[in-house]
Amino acid sequence: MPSKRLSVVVTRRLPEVVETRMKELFDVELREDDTPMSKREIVEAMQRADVLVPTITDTIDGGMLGQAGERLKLIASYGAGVDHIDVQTARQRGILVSNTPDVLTDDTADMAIALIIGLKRRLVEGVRMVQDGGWDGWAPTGMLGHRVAGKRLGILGMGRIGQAVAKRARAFGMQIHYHNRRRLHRDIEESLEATYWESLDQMISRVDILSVNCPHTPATFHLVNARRLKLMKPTSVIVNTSRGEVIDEAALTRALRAGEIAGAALDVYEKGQMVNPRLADLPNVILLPHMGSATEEGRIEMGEKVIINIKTFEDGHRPPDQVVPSML
Ligand SMILES: NC(=O)c1ccc[n+]([C@@H]2O[C@H](COP(=O)([O-])OP(=O)(O)OC[C@H]3O[C@@H](n4cnc5c(N)ncnc54)[C@H](O)[C@@H]3O)[C@@H](O)[C@H]2O)c1
Ligand SMILES: O=C(O)[C@H](O)CO
Repeated sequence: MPSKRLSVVVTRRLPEVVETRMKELFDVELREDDTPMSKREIVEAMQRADVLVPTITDTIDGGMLGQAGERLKLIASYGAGVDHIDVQTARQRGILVSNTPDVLTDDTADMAIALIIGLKRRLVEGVRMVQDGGWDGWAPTGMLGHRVAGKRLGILGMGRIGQAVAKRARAFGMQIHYHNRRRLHRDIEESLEATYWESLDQMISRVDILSVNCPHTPATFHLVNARRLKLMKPTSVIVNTSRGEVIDEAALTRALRAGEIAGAALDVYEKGQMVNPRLADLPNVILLPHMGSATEEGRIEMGEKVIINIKTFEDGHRPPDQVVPSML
């Protein structure tokens, strides 16, 4: 008699090849349209499934986990960040949580570099000028930006993506500085020629570009706040491809409008897709719709990771990308 297959509920549409493979392997319930599930729908899914596959926009708080069914054993999230899940409560209730790191590292780091160069070389301003018919032709002093080579890049959160940003930035001639919860192993530090700053205040006041690459946790919430923004050089810029909550967005908006810093490029925002209109109308700002990991290859590989996590769990082992509270 064939063994009973795991029942899996997926909250959003995933790449077709991933959904097809899931249908072959599991007793899977796929979403028909691509609207996010309501809180109630997610709770109901957690009452009938062995495994829930949410994405990074599905909040799963302690109250919702308290209503999960006895059979829910794994939340195999599609995405690297896990700040939408109350991992501590899940653990207390014996529910494992996994994510999909590594496969989106290169894509997200590429986007951070694109944003750094885009800001320093005024790429989006230039595109807008041509599109709006405002370009009068080449001029010796027209559209001057700043060279990235030789600039000091400060990386806040030197994990997978932070290190991938550092490697790329080295190739563009930037000098690497970083602040991280833990200092890197000396070999890695040397290979990146990276300078470690135990004090974020000290690093932030010296760099020309700040790249935010740490996760959103209670400890990183508003790590870049009004006080720290005032420490930054007026010529410096900020790029955020991690989570909006790491930066106090209202303070950033004020700092940009007051000329305390020279620019910002954001892929992520404090309130999801609710982009502050006072940010959106600034010329020295690039705003993207959370697309750091948005490549066809990456999104398929993220799905493959979800499948591996579920399959490994089904085979009686811990999912390779299990997230535990001590990692956060
Ligand atoms: N924009 C996107 O599309 C996109 C794509 C992938 C990941 N992300 C975000 O990027 C984050 C980082 O991803 P990763 O794969 O590099 O994670 P990672 O765990 O490999 O690296 C995170 C680093 O941040 C450090 N850190 C944690 N708390 C800190 C603190 N309080 N102060 C200083 N450093 C701290 C950790 O020590 C670690 O080195 C994810 O959590 C996710 O939120 C965004
Ligand atoms: O955390 C993540 O995975 C990104 O924000 C989206 O891929």
